[in-house]
Amino acid sequence: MPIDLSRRHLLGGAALTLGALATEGLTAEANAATLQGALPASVDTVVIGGGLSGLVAARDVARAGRSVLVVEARDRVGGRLLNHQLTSGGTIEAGGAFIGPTQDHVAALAAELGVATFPEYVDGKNVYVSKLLGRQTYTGTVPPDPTILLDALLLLQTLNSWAAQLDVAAPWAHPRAAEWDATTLAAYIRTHSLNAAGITNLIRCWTQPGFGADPDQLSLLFVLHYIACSGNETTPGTFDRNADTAHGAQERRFVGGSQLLPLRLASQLGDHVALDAAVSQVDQLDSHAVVHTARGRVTCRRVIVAAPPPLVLDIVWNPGLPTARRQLLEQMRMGRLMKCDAVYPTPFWREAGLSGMGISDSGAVRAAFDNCVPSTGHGILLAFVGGATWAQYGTLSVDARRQAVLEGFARMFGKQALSPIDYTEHDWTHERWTRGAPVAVMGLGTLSTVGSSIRTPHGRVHWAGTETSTYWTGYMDGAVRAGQRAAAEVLT
Ligand SMILES: Cc1cc2nc3c(=O)[nH]c(=O)nc-3n(C[C@H](O)[C@H](O)[C@H](O)COP(=O)(O)OP(=O)(O)OC[C@H]3O[C@@H](n4cnc5c(N)ncnc54)[C@H](O)[C@@H]3O)c2cc1C
Repeated sequence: MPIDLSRRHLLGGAALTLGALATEGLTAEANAATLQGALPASVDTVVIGGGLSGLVAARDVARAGRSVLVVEARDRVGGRLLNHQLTSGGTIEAGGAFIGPTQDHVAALAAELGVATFPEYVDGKNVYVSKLLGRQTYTGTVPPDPTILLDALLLLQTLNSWAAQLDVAAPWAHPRAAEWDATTLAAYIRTHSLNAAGITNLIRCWTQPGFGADPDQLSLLFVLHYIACSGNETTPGTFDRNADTAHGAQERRFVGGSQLLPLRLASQLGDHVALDAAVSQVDQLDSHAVVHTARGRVTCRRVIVAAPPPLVLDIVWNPGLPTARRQLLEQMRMGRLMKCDAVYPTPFWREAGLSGMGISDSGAVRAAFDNCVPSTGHGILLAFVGGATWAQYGTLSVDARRQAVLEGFARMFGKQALSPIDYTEHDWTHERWTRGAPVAVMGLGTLSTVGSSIRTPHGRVHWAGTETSTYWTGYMDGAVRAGQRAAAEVLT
């Protein structure tokens, strides 16, 4: 039977009255609204995964008058979006947080759901810490390090000009796709730079937070595609838009935290979301599919998969996934990333004329951001600890890592950074249903050989999730776009 989830119903009172509640209240309310009893025997579409992408897909299917059920493995929605309530007050994000220009799809969703944004603090100078040159302040994208400046400018120019040649929907079709996919970003830098070690180390400040990986783990073609995706249909992607704060992907944040988006979507979908319903098997038969979950089986006409790529391989597929699809998933690995936040009585760096943005060529804090929230006067510094830096510091005891992170902040912003009033961290490699962050990355020879299967339906099964998006793949915007595209496939 079709479910009554008209646009009017979806935009009804629940979302509006929930607006003023904090995340914890909203989470409890969203969870309480989800399906509590037995799963329905059959629906039109089952969506596997209640992250942003799956929830958007489900909403679009429901709006078209089709019955839908989101089956989510965790006891919460949001996947890689997770708000964290600081004991010192205020809400920060343990997962995805920033939004920027050309991310129109997530921006439109946020506006519709009544989730406002605020600009990331950018006044003042950024800080660059180098073992050779010590501490310097700067503005712009590239730090003023004469040992890498020329290499950096040439590299960024090359990456931008090659990325501009790619079709974001078919990067494998470029005449040089195989060549670019046969080399890593690190190998390219090694043979095209004066100070290869210096520039490789510097660009880690971008790859470790952005991919949870290092230049030697990333295919050049994959990186070029990621840059090409950092735009929209009318504005080509560029490195700067991906990496920058002002005018870039880190330009704004959500008031109340990004998890408000999935929580409000889940509140609207109500009992069309089932939590604690990990999917273990999908059978496709002539006339229908059967999805096996931890809460029982559901028969459906179509399935949308919105789980992170490596998690899809944990599901038993009858019939099995096509070879290209399986190989693609086997070669897509989640990055290694954690976020560490330290809270101070005030944002003391601002008084010193600093933006709170910093990069370093060593230590636990390779990239730092001002992570203050408007609702408190506290200062909050955020460190991304990813890739090889995660391997070094993510495996230490919490106390040892906390000390290393605070020392990293202190090298950038001064000794006051050593005395926070609160400290918190979240390691995504420990998350059973994500297994790493922020995105699944591709190494050598994947995108050019099996990449073209990324959106190809498998019978009744359609693919969503941010990794399947053509623009802003790996980001919230990509998750929304992919959910919308998969829903449109099912509906047609
Ligand atoms: C630390 C970090 C920082 C980030 N920073 C940013 C940022 O600043 N800006 C930005 O735009 N993006 C950022 N991202 C990326 C962004 O969060 C993701 O692109 C987006 O949230 C992905 O949404 P999704 O729905 O595609 O996948 P997910 O959020 O991963 O959702 C997938 C869902 O599937 C569920 N699932 C998995 N397996 C099964 C199964 N077998 N059965 C049922 N359910 C299953 C999972 O539990 C999960 O809820 C960041 C991510 C992290 C982790």
